[in-house]
Amino acid sequence: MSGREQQPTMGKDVLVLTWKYFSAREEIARFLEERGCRFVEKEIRYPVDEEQLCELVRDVDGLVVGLEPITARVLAHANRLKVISTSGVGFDNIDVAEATRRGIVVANCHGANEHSVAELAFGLMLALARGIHRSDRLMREGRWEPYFGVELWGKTLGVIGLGRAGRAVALLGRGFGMRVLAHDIVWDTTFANAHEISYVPLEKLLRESDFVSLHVPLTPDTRYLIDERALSLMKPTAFLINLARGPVVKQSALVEALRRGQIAGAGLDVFEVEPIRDNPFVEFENVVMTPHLGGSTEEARERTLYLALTNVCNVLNGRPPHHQVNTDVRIGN
Ligand SMILES: NC(=O)C1=CN([C@@H]2O[C@H](COP(=O)(O)OP(=O)(O)OC[C@H]3O[C@@H](n4cnc5c(N)ncnc54)[C@H](O)[C@@H]3O)[C@@H](O)[C@H]2O)C=CC1
Ligand SMILES: O=CC(=O)O
Repeated sequence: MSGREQQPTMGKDVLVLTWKYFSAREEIARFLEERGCRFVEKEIRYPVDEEQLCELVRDVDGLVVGLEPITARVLAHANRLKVISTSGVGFDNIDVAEATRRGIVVANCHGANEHSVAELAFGLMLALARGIHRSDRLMREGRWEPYFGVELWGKTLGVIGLGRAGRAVALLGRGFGMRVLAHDIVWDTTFANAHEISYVPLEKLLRESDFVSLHVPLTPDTRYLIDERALSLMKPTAFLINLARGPVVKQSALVEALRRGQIAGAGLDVFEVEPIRDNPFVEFENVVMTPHLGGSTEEARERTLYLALTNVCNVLNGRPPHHQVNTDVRIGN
């Protein structure tokens, strides 16, 4: 995005940081205008660091963010900010406590991308189970070599975090003929009973699952949920799938577990530091990686674009957003 016209500094100015919406700038401007808001054009250099964010958030009323770090320091520079919306579900990049202290509403796009996430989770599971990624690479080298994989049918799928994405994964698992175990801090027994899904303690899930799929938010409780001990409980034939957030898995412990053959492989969409540098997983044939693509489909992009802009416009017009994270902040102050 190139910096050009200077926008008026008063009024309901909305800055959209999310790179995935660049091609929709005209549509965004129209959507905002119809709701009494203005699309602010500022020069943005990616990846956006804290320093640049401190400048970018000045004199804006609404903000749509991707994974940019909205820290206490950034919020201290946000002299007019009333609402921040994520362009996805996770909001671990935002200092919600500080936003709340400052009376800034934080909203997200809950329910907009779980099917995209679930389908990619199965993409990674199937690639690992059948060696699709290896075979593709070998054939590009002119080699024709059989690979004996395993079926998903009849296997046990362990879903950690049976929220929107976790449920979508669980339902696909049932469709593949899998036994599904779940672990969550909140139980929805009506859903679980209706689909023959069993809630179990984390330890049992890790011991019994052939595929462990992570769908928890990143919180102090879930940081390093999968560490050396958790990995040691998994079967040597089991695969770990992470489409939640990188730090839910202790990366060094996973690398060590893969080196020792403690688990059969991993499907990773998210990493402790993104973009990943000096990627330690390239040495493993039994790891399939994608660059944080869980919610990256045309359909999810459309839904999140609409919901993120609705979140911001609603709050700036004194109405509740699609989904408010810090419900203790009153709207319309
Ligand atoms: N890879 C990607 O592109 C994407 C990643 N995500 C990540 O996936 C996470 C989950 O997304 P949704 O399912 O849509 O959110 P959700 O809020 O519907 O589900 C999260 C579930 O995790 C459970 N949970 C929270 N803390 C827990 C804990 N300590 N132990 C066990 N369960 C716990 C909650 O009770 C809830 O059922 C997001 O927070 C985000 O970080 C979401 C969308 C796309
Ligand atoms: O990572 C994406 C999200 O929606 O959260």
